[in-house]
Amino acid sequence: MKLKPSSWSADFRRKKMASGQLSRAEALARSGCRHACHVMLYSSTKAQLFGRSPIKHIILMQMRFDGLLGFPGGIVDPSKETLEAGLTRELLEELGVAIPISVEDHVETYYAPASSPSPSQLILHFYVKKMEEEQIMELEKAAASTAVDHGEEVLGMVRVPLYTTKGGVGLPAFLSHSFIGNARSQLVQSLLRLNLVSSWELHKALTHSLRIHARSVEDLPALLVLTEVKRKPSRTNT
Ligand SMILES: O=c1[nH]cnc2c1ncn2[C@H]1C[C@H](O)[C@@H](COP(=O)(O)OP(=O)(O)O)O1
Repeated sequence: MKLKPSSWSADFRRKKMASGQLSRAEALARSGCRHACHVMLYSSTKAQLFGRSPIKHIILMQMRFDGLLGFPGGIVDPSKETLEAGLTRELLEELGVAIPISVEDHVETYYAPASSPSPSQLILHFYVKKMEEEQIMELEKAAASTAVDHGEEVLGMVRVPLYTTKGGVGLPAFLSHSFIGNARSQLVQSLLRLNLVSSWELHKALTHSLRIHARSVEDLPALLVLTEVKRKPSRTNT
């Protein structure tokens, strides 16, 4: 069936809604929602791993207080500040530098997955900003020295390895970790959109990350047994 132009846009809107995606303006018009803004800061680099393998790009993520990987950012109240001003404020807290973020850096807005434990719907806004390598290095220093959230909400900044080593780790191992919300999908989609890693390499890395993940949890049942044994004597002591 051929759709009329008016029904194309209706069809496009329906598909976007089904994927949980909405425009920045649509999101701001929704009442009773909470908003969170996060940003992928990145730069290109000429640095080489072990002096021979090009690293190509530096992408910053963080190890959060909850042990999950995510992008810097946080909750913003649009009735008090713009989304971008709120994101800049969050960056000052987490990275120690108020990096200016503009509407042009906005990439996508989604409804958070329904499983998020919250009474009000959370809307996630994602931004991407390219910087100079020197600026990224300054940020890493500030994040570990002057940022107020360091050691508490943020345990540390991490760089994303975009290469796969001969042993099959690097990006595949990074992708096998646990991420907050849809941060892993934000990362993978940004790598594709910005052409930082080819779709072929990403496909291989994701396939391998599934195997790494399965292997990395193999020791958990044995560790569980170990802690059960350790727990028993203290129970009998009380
Ligand atoms: O990197 C992220 N990508 C997508 N969603 C994210 C990311 N980090 C957090 N979130 C979601 C899940 C969180 O509950 C909310 C709030 O983010 P957070 O950074 O924890 O906000 P505050 O520091 O508490 O302001 O967004």
